[in-house]
Amino acid sequence: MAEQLSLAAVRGALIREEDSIVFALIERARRPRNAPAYYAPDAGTDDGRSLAEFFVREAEALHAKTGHYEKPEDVPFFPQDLPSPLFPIKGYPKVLHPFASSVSVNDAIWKMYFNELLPLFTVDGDDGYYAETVALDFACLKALSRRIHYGKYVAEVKFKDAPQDYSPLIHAKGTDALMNLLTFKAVEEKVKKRVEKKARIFGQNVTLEDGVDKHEGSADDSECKVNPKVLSELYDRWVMPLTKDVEVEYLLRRLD
Ligand SMILES: O=C(O)C(=O)C[C@]1(C(=O)O)C=C[C@@H](O)C=C1
Repeated sequence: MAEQLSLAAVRGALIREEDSIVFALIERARRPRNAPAYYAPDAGTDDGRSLAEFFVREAEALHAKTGHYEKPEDVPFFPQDLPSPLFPIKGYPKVLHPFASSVSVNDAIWKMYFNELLPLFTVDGDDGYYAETVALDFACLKALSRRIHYGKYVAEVKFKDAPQDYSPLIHAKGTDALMNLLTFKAVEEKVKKRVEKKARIFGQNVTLEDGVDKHEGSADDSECKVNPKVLSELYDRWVMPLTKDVEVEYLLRRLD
């Protein structure tokens, strides 16, 4: 993201992220809930962290060494003490306010994912594949976080397109007024319909048997790998509201 910053381009990037989120959820849904991966163990890691937390911390440290988390949309869940990149990294055009890098709603994403979302799209059960499970969780968390933190770019474009509308609200710290100004209900309805449709298309079983194939998008919801309604609910209740929180948080500091 960055070069040609326009609302259409940023919305295009958000649409592409939907694919990553739908696929990540479909992959995680292959495994049952596997609750022991989320308990703080009595033994094991010495600081009482669950396997899931341990995995994300270690994975983020590795990713940081390879140069990840340099861009404002890539936000670590555990930013404390992340190692520096070990290889040369290419700079990227800085189109956002420098404050952008410190805007993070990852704590809310973490709680939402483990407490609310997981039970909606995984079946109860324990197959013992904990290591695979937490790697799949990490993929889901990363895709959700990146999509939501793209809100920084959305906010920048909206500000640049209408500074005369945004500036007085920013000066007045009008959080609710900013939220109203940046909200487009009609766009949100389309987003929800599209992610539901993607879950229906990406999550159907594809066969080559005559007469068995359904036209794309027409699979029954019960046959889909993730219930398509879960995707529209995820976006309605969490992804879009958190994206808007990112937008507001960014805008409040835009004129500093
Ligand atoms: O497309 C926008 O204008 C956005 O701000 C993004 C988004 C979203 O999260 O998808 C959030 C708020 C708007 O009401 C519509 C959509």
